[in-house]
This record gives sequence, C-alpha cells and structure tokens, in this order.
Amino acid sequence: MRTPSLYSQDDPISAAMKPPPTETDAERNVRLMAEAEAKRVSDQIDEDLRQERERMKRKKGDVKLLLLGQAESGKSTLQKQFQLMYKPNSLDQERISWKTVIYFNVVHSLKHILNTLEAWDDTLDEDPIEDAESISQPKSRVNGIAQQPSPSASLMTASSMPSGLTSSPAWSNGSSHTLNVSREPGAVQISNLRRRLTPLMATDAPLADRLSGGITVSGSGKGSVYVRNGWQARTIENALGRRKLSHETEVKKSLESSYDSGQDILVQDVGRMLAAAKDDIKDLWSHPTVKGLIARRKLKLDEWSEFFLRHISRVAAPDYIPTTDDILHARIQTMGVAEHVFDVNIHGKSVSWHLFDVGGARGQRHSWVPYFDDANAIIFVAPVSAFDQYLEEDPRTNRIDDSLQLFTQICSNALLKSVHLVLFLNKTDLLKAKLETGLKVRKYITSFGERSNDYETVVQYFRAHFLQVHRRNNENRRVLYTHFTSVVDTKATQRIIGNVRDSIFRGYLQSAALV
Ligand SMILES: Nc1nc2c(ncn2[C@@H]2O[C@H](COP(=O)(O)OP(=O)(O)OP(=O)(O)O)[C@@H](O)[C@H]2O)c(=O)[nH]1
Ligand SMILES: [Mg+2]
Repeated sequence: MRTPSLYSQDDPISAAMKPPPTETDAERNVRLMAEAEAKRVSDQIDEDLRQERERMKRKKGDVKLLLLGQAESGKSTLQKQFQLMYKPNSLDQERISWKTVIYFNVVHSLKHILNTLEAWDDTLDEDPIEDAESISQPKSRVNGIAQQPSPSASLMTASSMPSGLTSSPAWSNGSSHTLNVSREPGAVQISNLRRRLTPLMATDAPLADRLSGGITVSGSGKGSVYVRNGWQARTIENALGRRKLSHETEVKKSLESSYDSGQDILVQDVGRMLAAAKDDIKDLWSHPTVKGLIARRKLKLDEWSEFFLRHISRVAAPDYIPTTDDILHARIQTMGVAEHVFDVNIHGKSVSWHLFDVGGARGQRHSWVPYFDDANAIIFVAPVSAFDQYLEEDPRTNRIDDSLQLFTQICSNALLKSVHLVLFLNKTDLLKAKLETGLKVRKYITSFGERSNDYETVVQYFRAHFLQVHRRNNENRRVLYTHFTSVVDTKATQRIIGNVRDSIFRGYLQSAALV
C-alpha cells in the first residue's frame, strides 16, 4: 500500500496533482520529504503572519501617535528616527531598497538641472544676483521647469560650494575625461555633458515606475514618486516583473536574506551608468553656469538633491550601499497613511506604540481624519526653513502660511481636543544655512518687517505665530510642547524623541489611570 501523502484522495485538484503511478520508492521518499518541508515552511509563514497581525492590532493600553504636517516637512524622516531608536534591525533589512530611491533622487535632480539649463539656453546672462529672481525670465521654455515656482530654494552659492567639487573643474585643468573641452565656451561644455548624460536621464521614468509600481498621483508636479506603506517589499515585486510573490512574509524574508537590489537589472544598470558618468556629474554640478543660476535663484534645488550631489563620489561608486545618513536624506513621498509599530520600554514596562506617518500633500490630507479618533498624541512637523518656498500643490501659498493654516485646523479639531500636542519646528539646519546666504525673511513674509534677520530672531518669530494659533484654539487648556529640530540629526533627534516619549507617557499614564 502506498504511503498516504498530503494529497487528499477526493479533492479533484489533489487528484490532478497526484504522483504518477510509476513513482519509485526513492522518488516517493524525496517527494514526501519535500512535501513535509513545504508544509513546515507554510505553517511557519502562517504563524509569522498571525503574529504580525496580532502585533499590528491595537490593544487597550497601546499608544497611538500621529505624525502630521505638510509635504516635505520631515514626517517620514522622523519616523525613520523612531525606527532607528526602537527597531534598528528593520532599517538594516530595508537598507538596500533605499538604493533605488537614492538613485532616483540623483537622476531626477540631474534632469531638473539640465532642463533648467535648457530653459536658459545653457548660458548665464549678466543679471545682478540680488534682483535676478524678480526681473529675469528664461530665454527658452523648452519644458517650462524654470518658470514653475519651485517649492525649494537652493542654499548653494558660489562661496559655499564644497571645495572638492569647485577647486579644479575638469575644463580648467585639462583633465582628459571631458573630451578636451577646456577652451570651449560654457554652453558647449554643458551641451556635451547633456549628450553624455542622456542615457542616464532616460532611467528617470523606469526608476519612478519601479518605486511606485506605476501608480501616478495627480498633482505631483515635480515628478516626485509617491509610495504606500510596504513599498520596500513591493519594489522587489516590481523588479521581478510584478510577479506577485505568494506570501507577504515570503517578500519580507527575501528582503532579509536573499534579495539584493544588485539583482535588479534596472538598478544594476543605473549603478553602472552612474559610475561611468561620475566625473560628468561632478563637472555639471560644479559648472560656473550651474553655480551662477543657483546663486541667482533661477535654479532651485531641493535639499536632498544637494546632499546626494555633494556625495556623488560615494553614491556613484560601484559597491555603493546607502548609509543611515543617506537613508535619512532620501526623499520619497508618502501616500495615504503608513502604520509602524514599536515596543517602547519605560520604567520596566513595554508598551506598543503605533506610529502613523501620513502623506502631507493637500491631496493626501483627507485620509488623515479616520485616524484622529482615539489618537493619544500628535507630533505636528512644521519646516521653518520653508519661508521662501511655495506649495507644490498651490504655488500661490507660502509654505509657512500653509503650515499655520494646517496647525489651526489640527488645534481646533473637536476629535483632537484632548490629544497630547507636540510641535516640531523642523529643518532648523536649513534655516540657518539660508539665513547665512543672506536670504531675507521680509522678502517672503512681509509682516516680519524690519526685524533682525538672524537665526534666533527668525525662529522665535515663527514660534510665536504657532503659539498664537494654539492659544486661540485651546478650549481644553492643554499644553503645547515645542521643539526646534533638525530630524536628519540623529543624536539630537533621539534625545528629543526621548523627551517626547516621557511627556506622552506622563499624560497618558495619568489619563489611563495606570499610575
Ligand atoms: N537638512 C534637513 N533635511 C530634512 C530635515 N527634515 C527632513 N529633511 C529632508 O526633507 C525631505 C522630505 O522629508 P520627508 O520626511 O520625506 O517629508 P514628509 O513630511 O514625510 O513628506 P510627505 O511624505 O510628502 O508628506 C527628505 O529628503 C528629508 O531628508 C531636516 O531637519 N533637515
Ligand atoms: Mg512622508
């Protein structure tokens, strides 16, 4: 008699999968062992999933913390700091997925630079730096990019360029890799660089597609990519030709062990192209015309663009693995609401914290409300460096104004009237750098008037506005905890997270009558 197998005798599907009648004893043993192993793996996956579901389920006593604020304010970066603090291994596991994001950030930035150059005929006219922004228009409008109010302003001026990239550009020292263009005018140099960078630029759309899985969100004018919770795993699915992996846990496991974005042909190709184009990228980034357009604020680069271009030697190296600092600077827009669970220990007691990181663009804000109910705490993130920036979604709205309006809505929302409220006045490092370049706050915020343009005066001015909003919308007389932050600074941010955790716990334990 044949040894019973896992296949049922009655089930037609099982009948179809039945081993052939000619199966030998040895083959049968191998098959039975394989079936047993498959069942063991399947049971383990089910168990892992059950535990994951259990963990995600909010229990009485768990803390629900929302991260709110406009797009680009730093919510996901703050979430990464929580992850680093309370679940450091998980960031390691997804480290390699960030390579795709960082490559996309680099390629997209280069494309923006080249498009803007094209709109200005690849030349720098003689506009004085001071008033360039108000008086000059692009000469050609090949793609209109230079005309779009960019939500970010560059901090980079000729004097603050990193020395490694400015001291000896290839065309001034006759270096061989730029096809001997040393005596040609700047426009020819740029046109040569553009030609050589064209294949790399063509990877912008496929990289975006890899990350988003082909989903585009209307209003993402800068061509940014939006991703949903769990994009790291889906990037792998996308790389495998959208073949649905049979199990969520299987995806996670492949992330942990075997997957390397080095296996993704697209990422591999982009890595090779970047390595080959490294000197051209450096030359473009340090080109006098590019520096001039930046200084005249005709070319505006986001902070992550500048960060990765400054570190291009490292990022374009063939064996590049993103550092934690790179991951903190990488930019990818959040779509919807992403939940993250951490076990937080305090006074010997472990409490699950459910952190909700929301998409901050206007088109994403409708998805926040269902999460207001029963929230314990909110960290509202407002980027104070954004005084000279306008919303991507509505170029007429100054980003500080938008933050204040949004904060008004949060403070006055009836569902949130008893939540613990924390305000992060973020991107203080960028604010300092902008003020150091001489950018005047009063040019963008007229009410700032003739106050001194120094960092302390400016941050206190913005803080006073947020405090006023809170005071006017504070029926319940709750406290507002305010912090000046730069959430890319791990040491400082983790100290602040510790403070926030303690203050949330104090209020929470009292209200839950657990003390
Ligand atoms: N220099 C600096 N960069 C920051 C700071 N906070 C955030 N960033 C950068 O700003 C960019 C946007 O940050 P995110 O955390 O993605 O912004 P977000 O609020 O999650 O944006 P959405 O998901 O679109 O709502 C990233 O490239 C971050 O590295 C900061 O304090 N200083
Ligand atoms: Mg985000």
